[in-house]
Amino acid sequence: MSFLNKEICDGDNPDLTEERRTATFDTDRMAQVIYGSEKFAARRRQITKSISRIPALQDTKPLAFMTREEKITEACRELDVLSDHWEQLIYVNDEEEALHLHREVIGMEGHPFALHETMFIPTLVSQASDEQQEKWLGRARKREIIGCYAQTELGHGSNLRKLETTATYSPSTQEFILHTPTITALKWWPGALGKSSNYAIVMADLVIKNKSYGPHPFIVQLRDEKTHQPLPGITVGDIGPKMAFNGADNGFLGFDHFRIPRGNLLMRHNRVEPDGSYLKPPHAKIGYSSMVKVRSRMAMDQGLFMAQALVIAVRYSAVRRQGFLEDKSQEVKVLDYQTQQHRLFPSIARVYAFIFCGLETIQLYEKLILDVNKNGDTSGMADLHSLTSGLKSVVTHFTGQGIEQARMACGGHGYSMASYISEIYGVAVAGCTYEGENMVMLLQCARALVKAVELVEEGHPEKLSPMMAYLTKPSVTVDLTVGPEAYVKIFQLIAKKQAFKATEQLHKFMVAGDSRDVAWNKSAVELTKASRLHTRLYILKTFIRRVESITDISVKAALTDLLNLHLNYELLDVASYALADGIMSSTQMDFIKNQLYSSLEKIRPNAVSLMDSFQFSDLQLRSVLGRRDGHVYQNLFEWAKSSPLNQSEVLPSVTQYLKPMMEKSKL
Ligand SMILES: CC/C=C\C/C=C\C/C=C\C/C=C\C/C=C\C/C=C\C=C\C(=O)SCCNC(=O)CCNC(=O)[C@H](O)C(C)(C)COP(=O)(O)OP(=O)(O)OC[C@H]1O[C@@H](n2cnc3c(N)ncnc32)[C@H](O)[C@@H]1OP(=O)(O)O
Ligand SMILES: Cc1cc2nc3c(=O)[nH]c(=O)nc-3n(C[C@H](O)[C@H](O)[C@H](O)COP(=O)(O)OP(=O)(O)OC[C@H]3O[C@@H](n4cnc5c(N)ncnc54)[C@H](O)[C@@H]3O)c2cc1C
Repeated sequence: MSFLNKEICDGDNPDLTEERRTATFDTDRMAQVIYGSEKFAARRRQITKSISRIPALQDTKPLAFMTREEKITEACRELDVLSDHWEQLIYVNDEEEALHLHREVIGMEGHPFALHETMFIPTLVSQASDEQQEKWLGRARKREIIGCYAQTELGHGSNLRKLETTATYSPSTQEFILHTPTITALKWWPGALGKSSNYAIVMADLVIKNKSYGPHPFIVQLRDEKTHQPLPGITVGDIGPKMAFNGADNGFLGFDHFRIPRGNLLMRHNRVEPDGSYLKPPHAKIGYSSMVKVRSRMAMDQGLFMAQALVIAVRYSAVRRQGFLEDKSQEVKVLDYQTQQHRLFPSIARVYAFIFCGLETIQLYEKLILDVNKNGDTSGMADLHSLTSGLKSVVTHFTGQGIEQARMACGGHGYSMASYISEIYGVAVAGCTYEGENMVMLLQCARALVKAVELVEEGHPEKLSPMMAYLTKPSVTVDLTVGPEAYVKIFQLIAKKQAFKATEQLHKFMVAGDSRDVAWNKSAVELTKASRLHTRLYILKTFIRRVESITDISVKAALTDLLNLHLNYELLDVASYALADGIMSSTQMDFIKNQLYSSLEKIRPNAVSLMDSFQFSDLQLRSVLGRRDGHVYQNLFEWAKSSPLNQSEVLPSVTQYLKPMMEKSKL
């Protein structure tokens, strides 16, 4: 019997039904807040319903029992089925709907179009000229070609200025010659590069008349469109299994003096003329915009990863009974333990906080691209870069922590792949590395912070961007009982103090004779702390802004409880800074703790519905433990029975080795 078979259960687990009955708000209304609009929340449900009517998308073998090859083949089969139903399932070219469709049907372990949608097409949109878009964008959108984003090399990832792959211009033939001069110059890691893509955006050092102009994006055909064989001069393949993402063929790529036409340098913002003269872009880092796009999405995407783990852990905790409280006649739901609530609820609050932040940063990126493409206005780039650099680092770090706590909250069953939490963890923590290693990105955020502190110190506070304005706030005594704004004030003081301290340390080393780079490195830990506080302050403020804007009274009340938990938890988490600097007293600390514990109690009746509101289908969750029906034990038993090891009673390993060994021992 399939583990997805509904008939093994007669209705939902009564414990979960009871939880759903006690909720104080409507989950459809909450979904509107989570997904940013009534329209998109409704579309998601509609798409989920349409998917459930397509039999070829339902009866999948559990991913945990598949090899890598099977996972890749299965993802491609699903893509094929989807492409037959694409226009009936979603609005064509709607990026959010396409993402939802892929997340639900194919899941998170990767697929050939993941980078095509998230980086290849966006790079064409932001970097290709109108003429180039005419040539490639339509074909990419129709999926006539599959593309990826090939930037990282075996020996170079974080430091883009040292990429070794060269694109040398030949004026006589009007071609660029792509070359991989050493083994460390091999492209290494790009998703979907190894076996699936036939095109790539390749980031290579542009060289004209022996002068290097730094990394630039080129569109490069890698494989023959008919045979899918690599073109002569190209070496390409899969880099092997990874901690997770094993449905993706992350790849390597080398060029042997491989020639591409001049028109393959993406030329929306810069140009190489036939004679080799170079027209520079309006902003030096405009070629990095696809990374900024993905980073701007990461608060949302990571929030959704953590949400999946928490749906599983919270539902399971409402079904799992262990030990007793007052009533000794029945074991208690583990969700009633304060420790379990403390383990899970702050992460629920972070999920909501990250998602609200993500909704904002996605819009900020869209606005930036409009400004750049329509008006050539690059003035928003620096702020968005520093914001998204800090944000991607903070959200990925806390998402990893939250998912791991969710796993432990499920006890032994959390450790089974039936929970799927280990896979979610593996996928989510890749985000600490991709799109910029977290420490490297925190230090990018710190550059902006230090500059802002220097402006204040030089007497130019009026030049600060609104995000940095708190750096001018004077120290005040704060009464925490007045509400969220008081928490913001304390957080601002803590973040401001750390930004000034880190900058002071940097300056001190420089005054003592260190170069800025050396002084920077000696202050780096303090600088990253400043970046984290700055970013957490931003997240906190977005959460408050979003909750204030909600009109549905019951949804607002439930989210206010969550916001209060977040405020108290965050402040407690950074209390050591506040105590050290005398910003907070120990009496205030006790107040915060008590508020925190009382928030846990308030959230308890809504916990399951706060997670149900994400409206993940069982297909998307891929978790035996977290299914909506809550029939955990029956489902686990069915899943275990479907293990390949259980398809025969006596395994070859027994007949071949164990049995003869035992026989020998009898002699
Ligand atoms: C993708 C997933 C999304 C959605 C998923 C949805 C569903 C999931 C389902 C399936 C998913 C399946 C698969 C996806 C799987 C995996 C992940 C996918 C993709 C991953 C892709 C990648 O990782 S691509 C490679 C990313 N690489 C990096 O990020 C490299 C990091 N390094 C850099 O960015 C740069 O080297 C640097 C910024 C660190 C430094 O650059 P450099 O040129 O050296 O500049 P500096 O000298 O340090 O700074 C000079 C000034 O320039 C400013 N600056 C730098 N960058 C920018 C920028 N982008 N914009 C604006 N300004 C910038 C910098 O701040 C300095 O300014 P100053 O004023 O201080 O001088
Ligand atoms: C799942 C996954 C998917 C990926 N997909 C793609 C893709 O599609 N396309 C693509 O081009 N790439 C991709 N990558 C590569 C990814 O972008 C890089 O791995 C990432 O940018 C980090 O670079 P690195 O591996 O060189 O790390 P390194 O820079 O070597 O980092 C190693 C350590 O050095 C530290 N470090 C490095 N520089 C500094 C510094 N200046 N200051 C302080 N500390 C520093 C880091 O903090 C880290 O602790 C992917 C990676 C993964 C894991």
